[in-house]
Amino acid sequence: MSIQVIAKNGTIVPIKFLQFSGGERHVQIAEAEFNSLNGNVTVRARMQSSNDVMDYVLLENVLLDAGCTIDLEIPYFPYARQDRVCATGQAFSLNIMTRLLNINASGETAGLQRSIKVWDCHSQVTTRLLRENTHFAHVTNISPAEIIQQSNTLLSILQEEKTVLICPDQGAKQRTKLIADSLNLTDAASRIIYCEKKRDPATGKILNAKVNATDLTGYTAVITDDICDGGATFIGIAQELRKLNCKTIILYVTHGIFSRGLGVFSGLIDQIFTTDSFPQEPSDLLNVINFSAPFSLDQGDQS
Ligand SMILES: O=P(O)(O)OC[C@H]1O[C@H](OP(=O)(O)OP(=O)(O)O)[C@H](O)[C@@H]1O
Repeated sequence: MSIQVIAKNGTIVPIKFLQFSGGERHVQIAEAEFNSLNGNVTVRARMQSSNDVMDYVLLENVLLDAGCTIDLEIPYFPYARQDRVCATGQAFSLNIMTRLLNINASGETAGLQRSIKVWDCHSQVTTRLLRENTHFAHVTNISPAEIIQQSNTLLSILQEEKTVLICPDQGAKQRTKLIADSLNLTDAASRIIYCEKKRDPATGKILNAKVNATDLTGYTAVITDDICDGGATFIGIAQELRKLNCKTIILYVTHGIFSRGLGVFSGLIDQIFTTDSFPQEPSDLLNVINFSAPFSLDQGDQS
């Protein structure tokens, strides 16, 4: 299920989501369950489609009607990548998405939206717009450093002497620095290698990827970023890292969309670490950090 509601007593509230033949979404909580709802509920919403977004706003309407206060967690925040109008004729999608999350907040219900938590959102525009456009009293972004702390395997790779951190593009600079600082290494700053990436905003195609290093013989390179979509960013960088003679190439992304599958990385990337913000198929290449615990049915760190 994409959306889970956890009641005050820790039980999962059964909810029916369905679609009418005209295409409309519909949410139903059984009367007895509805009547027993009170106090605070935690909602974890994995939003991977417009249906999920619609389901959430319908569900929120029901929960607020029951007088519940809401702590909402949206691991992958949809539309966060469209944090500006990238090219003429495109929408400011993130602005619209955050405003949609305020659609139920009027009068008394406005005070019932207690907190919203997202994981490693694409840029600070997400948290800024959530603060500006919604009534959620607390807005939190879980940092990738906090997530990485949950994987002992990745942590020990990152702390090895001959490991470098690869910052894939301008947008990832602050994120990479934060991860490096969290490792408590004396030479944190010198462990980061910066890349230059150019993407055509109209087509989304990567035009070039350049790694600012000359020789990485014997080194393990860990590329860190928020999202892997088709993987073009990381394929381009991994090809350059291979030319620089890297021993091992590892990719950490908080959100593994992997829209072109994992096969595209074969022979280029040795291991991938990601979270359970998207459902993942088991693969030898992949280590899933189950950051959703304790609410997910999967337990612990598989890496
Ligand atoms: O797997 P891929 O298809 O290569 O996509 C992944 C990249 O896309 C996102 O950045 P994006 O280029 O959208 O953002 P930016 O232009 O704001 O840096 C993300 O931060 C990754 O760097």
